[in-house]
Amino acid sequence: MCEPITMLDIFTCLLGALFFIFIGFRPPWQPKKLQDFRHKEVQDIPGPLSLPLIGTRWLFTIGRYQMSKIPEFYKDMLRKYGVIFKEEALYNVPIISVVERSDIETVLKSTGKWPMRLPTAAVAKYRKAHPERYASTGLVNEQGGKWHFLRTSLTTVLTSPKTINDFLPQMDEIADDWCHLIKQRRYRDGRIDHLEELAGRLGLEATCALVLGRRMGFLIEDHRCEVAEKLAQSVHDNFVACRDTYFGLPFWTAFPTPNYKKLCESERNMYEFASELIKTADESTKDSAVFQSVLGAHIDEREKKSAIVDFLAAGIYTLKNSLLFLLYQIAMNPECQKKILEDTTKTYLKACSMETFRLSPTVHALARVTDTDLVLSGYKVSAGTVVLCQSALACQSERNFNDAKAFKPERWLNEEKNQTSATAAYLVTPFGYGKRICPGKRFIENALPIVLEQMVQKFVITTERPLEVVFEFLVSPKEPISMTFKDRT
Ligand code: HEM
Repeated sequence: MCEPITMLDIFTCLLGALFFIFIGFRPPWQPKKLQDFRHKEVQDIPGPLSLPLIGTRWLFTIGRYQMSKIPEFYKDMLRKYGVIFKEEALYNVPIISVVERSDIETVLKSTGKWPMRLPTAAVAKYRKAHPERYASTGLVNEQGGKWHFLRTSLTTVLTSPKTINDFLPQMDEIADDWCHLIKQRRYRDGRIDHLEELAGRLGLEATCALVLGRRMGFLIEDHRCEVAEKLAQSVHDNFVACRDTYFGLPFWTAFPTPNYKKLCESERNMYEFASELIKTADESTKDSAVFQSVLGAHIDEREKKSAIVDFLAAGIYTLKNSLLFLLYQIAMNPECQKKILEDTTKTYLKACSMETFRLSPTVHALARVTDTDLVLSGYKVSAGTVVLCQSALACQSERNFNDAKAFKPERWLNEEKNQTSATAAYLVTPFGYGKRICPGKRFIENALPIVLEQMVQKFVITTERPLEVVFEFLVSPKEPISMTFKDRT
């Protein structure tokens, strides 16, 4: 005969169950959602409707979002879903976006020995299919030990303070030539209608001077260098094709879609036009620290040329965009021009540049593949998950910066400086963060203030049109850009 169930039996069963829950035991039949009672899982992170196989990529093709307005899409996601949200890429691979400062800090701090940034898959596919040119997918796309090897072999000289300090006198000359070009090109009233064209020429001249070690003459008024123009155009096309293959429907993985063909063409052109420029190397090129360090590296010969191509491609367009954003902020804030002129320490110049990077970074989010299990805004995110640190959104939040949408270089100075720098450490990261940080950072951080100083000394800069932006894998100012440069008397 069975004994009746007593209260003690029930109590013992409950205690047993609690013990198993406490140690994290999970029976196979338990639904996944109940697996972890403390934290919700990646699948619970809110986000737009995801379809089988293609995930949320339909949003940019048949949905209501345009690829040229991706930053707007992320703003919308923040409004709808809050500080953590999820998209899904091909095969429903989740991509988590975080906007909370503490989450961004957690992600950027925990990326391990060899931080992983998701490669641009279409570029990787193209390069793997062309072993005659590429020994790997390149520094920007490689991961793990291979990336580390390329990084240490190729960027030590580019990132060294000596290289950049030695380059500064040349940068001064380049800035002077650019001002001269502006004088020649402006209308009588000082207006320039296509400033983007001139900024592109500066991006080319400065990047080539640093990487190839010689002046190319792109800032001479009537000088036309077809190869350089084509290189700049193919760099632009390459960024746009990366955007379209990345955010569009992923048919290119199965067959060569028009977007994939465009990407292949731009990769081919970039390689060929950059090779043309390298071929014309003269004595001064041989003196270039950056060029020589790449040539002398103990790596596969193919890696050398593709590294030079990648350096040129990475610098030309980013520099152009950042310069245009900076000049726009300065044009909109005439009192900043006065302060630049009054400040003999040059700290105000740098503050203007930092404040522009905070408000208008050309790279709006930093991507990382997590190295360890993390908890982000209460969700358990396991190692190997792709996370986008939405730094541009975080920088525009009042939770992080007072009067966040205003251009206030002063926040980087005086008594506000410490507070701003502490908040900015993981948020104002226009060049990325940690071991994978942009190797061009030191060059750009020094070059931009030099150009700005000369511009403000020579011109009163104004603009009437508000600047719109367009997403071309990088956030770029929408063209044409018109500004007025009147002589400062
Ligand atoms: C305003 C100009 C520039 C901006 C805003 C910029 C921004 C960035 C960002 C955000 C990254 C990703 C870093 C990360 O994931 O942590 C990056 C990577 C990179 N940048 Fe730049 N960059 C600029 C100029 C340059 C220049 C001038 C060069 C070369 C001469 C360059 C070469 C590279 C390379 C090779 C990488 C890949 C690094 C790696 O994965 O190890 N960049 N850049």
